[in-house]
Order: sequence, then structure tokens, then C-alpha cells
Amino acid sequence: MSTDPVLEVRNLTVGYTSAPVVRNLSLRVGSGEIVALLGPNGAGKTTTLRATSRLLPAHSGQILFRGETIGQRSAQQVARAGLVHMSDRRGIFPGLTVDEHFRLRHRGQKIDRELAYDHFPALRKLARRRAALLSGGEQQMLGLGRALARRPAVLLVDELSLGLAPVIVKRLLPILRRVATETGTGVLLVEQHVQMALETADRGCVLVHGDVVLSQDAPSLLKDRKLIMSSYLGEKAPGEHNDA
Ligand SMILES: Nc1ncnc2c1ncn2[C@@H]1O[C@H](COP(=O)(O)OP(=O)(O)OP(=O)(O)O)[C@@H](O)[C@H]1O
Repeated sequence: MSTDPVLEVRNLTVGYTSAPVVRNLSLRVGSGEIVALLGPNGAGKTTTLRATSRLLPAHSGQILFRGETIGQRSAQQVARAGLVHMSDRRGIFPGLTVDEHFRLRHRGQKIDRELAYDHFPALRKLARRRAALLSGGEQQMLGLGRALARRPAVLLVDELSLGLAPVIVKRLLPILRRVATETGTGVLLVEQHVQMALETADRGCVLVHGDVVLSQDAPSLLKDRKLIMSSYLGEKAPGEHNDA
């Protein structure tokens, strides 16, 4: 894994009104690195991702993508340049088939359909099925397939696990790991399954009330997972059998 930063967030302050939701947040994602952004509900994780992909204007701070500031660029421009945001809404069109999703351009950008199927071979036999009829896990594969087929330099993933059984998330996260390691894509991952996120990630940041309270390598955070969950995430750590 290289440590070249493909994404750097410096002193980001952002919110929806004059009151910031996230304050002075700084983080770096290296080439081929997965960074998990953890935190309780309402901590500002989604807001951070939205500001990073320019969907939400920052109050202050800098976002650097491949070493260049993107503060003046639109969300569309940064998406085309390779900073891809996979939101919790997944970008699924219920009336379109799987294959149509992979043929459809994304903001004018062609999608590598074969690459999408290579990542998710299970979708080949569902090619003609409309997205509305797919299971939640299959829909997530479709959204992730579309995102990965654009060969992102940086991928922002918001709640891969939303509405899905942990067993499905457990199958999807290794695909992210493989893509990051093999292609150098840097991944910023918001994930509610703390154990699984840290098993996949290289590093983790814990965000509480808009402030980064902890930033460490994933194995160290995993060791202290129970303490972190009770101290920062406002919940008791579930037994291994529940979360693994
Ligand atoms: N569009 C919006 N307008 C106003 N406030 C918002 C908006 N979206 C989010 N917020 C507020 O900003 C704060 C941070 O929300 P955010 O969605 O970033 O948190 P989160 O850490 O992703 O939480 P969760 O884990 O519950 O998804 C919350 O208090 C939320 O109510």
C-alpha cells in the first residue's frame, strides 16, 4: 500500500445553517488505503462525505484531490475527475434493468459494463431484471458495481450496510478491500458495523458531535473496540456473534 494522499481534508468546517455540524476536521486517505469514518448517529459523517464530494459547500477548510484543491470545482467536475461518491441513496433507478444501469452514462461518463460484471458476477444472470425487483443486497451490488466501474481514484461510501443483513455486508467489504489494494483506489468508508469496518480498513477516525476524537490504525482501534463503543459511540459493544 502506498501512502500517497489521493484525498486530503484540511480543517473542514461545514453545516447546513450558520451553525457548523462538522468543525475543523482533517483526514487523509492514501492511494490504496481504506479509512473508516465512525461515529454515533448525527455525528456528521454523511455531512463530511457530502462536503468532500462538493455536494455541500464548506464554510471553511480545504479539500485536496490528488494534491489539488477542489474548492472551486462543482460536484459534477470532481465526479468526472474520479472522486466518486456512493451515497446511501445508491443511485438506483427502479424501472431500469441491471444491464441498463451499466449501459447508462453517469453524468455523461461511460461506465465499464464488463468491469461491473467482473466485480459482481452474480449480477450477470440478473441482467434483464428491473432494479425494483432486486433484493437489497443485489441493489447494493448494482450501486457499488456502477461506482467501481468508473474506476474511481477516490471512492466515498456512505453506509454500505444500510438496511442489509451483516452477512451481505461481510461479502461486499472484501470487494472494496481488493479494489483498493489492486487498483490504488483510496476509500473513505462510513459504516455502522464497527467491527467489520475496522477489519476491512487500514485506519479509522471517530467523529463525535462534529469533532474527530480519535484517529488511529485499524488494528489498534479494533483492540479497543469495546472501549471506543462505550466511550464514543454511545452504545454497548455487541457480542462478537452479533456484529461479526
Ligand atoms: N439537510 C440537512 N439540513 C439540516 N440539518 C441536517 C441536514 N442533514 C443533516 N443534518 C443534521 O446534521 C447533523 C449531522 O448529520 P449527518 O447525517 O452528517 O450525521 P451522521 O453522522 O451521518 O449520522 P447517521 O449515522 O445517523 O447517518 C445532524 O444533527 C443532522 O440532523
